[in-house]
Amino acid sequence: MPELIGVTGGPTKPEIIAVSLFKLDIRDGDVFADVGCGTGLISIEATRLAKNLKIYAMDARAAAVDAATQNFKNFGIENTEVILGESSAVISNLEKVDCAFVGGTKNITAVLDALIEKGARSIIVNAVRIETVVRVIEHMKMRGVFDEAVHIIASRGEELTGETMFKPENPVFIMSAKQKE
Ligand SMILES: C[S@@+](CC[C@H](N)C(=O)[O-])C[C@H]1O[C@@H](n2cnc3c(N)ncnc32)[C@H](O)[C@@H]1O
Repeated sequence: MPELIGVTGGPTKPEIIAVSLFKLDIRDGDVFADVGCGTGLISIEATRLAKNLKIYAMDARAAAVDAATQNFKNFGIENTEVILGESSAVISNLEKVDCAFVGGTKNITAVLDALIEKGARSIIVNAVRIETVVRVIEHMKMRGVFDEAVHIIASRGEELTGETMFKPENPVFIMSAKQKE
């Protein structure tokens, strides 16, 4: 396995990716939007769950776009477009989106609106700030697409004097929206 190039804020922890992608229900041939893609690891893992994806990975930071571009190349991930920009604007320019993972929550209501307008049947949002969580749940409910919210707390085993202690990871909220196909 190649080594993943990191960026500030990424990669998302594997336990959070596992739950998020399970809930996303990604399918063969989907158009997938990785919103606030950071390293691009979410897209890389998504390609292990579904074939023939068309991936649009986007981030407002040039460093993230560079890292994701290089990571896709190193991991042999094809059919990807990595786009620098504000996600709500980037999504508005896409023809359609089947499902989306939102890992960056700036302008989140505009991002959700853009994904809903493009017909996304499944949207997963990760958030760590309670104000964002409330904003996301309220907006999803207002748009009639709210599915569920879960709060994940994981601890990772670490060696301590030859034995194992567990250190807590940051808690993450996972919000899910579903739209009729
Ligand atoms: C927590 S990091 C994502 C980590 C990523 N899932 C990974 O595994 O590497 C959040 C990213 O979202 C980006 N971001 C936040 N809001 C955004 C927006 N509205 N449009 C584009 N990028 C955004 C940030 O620049 C940052 O790189």
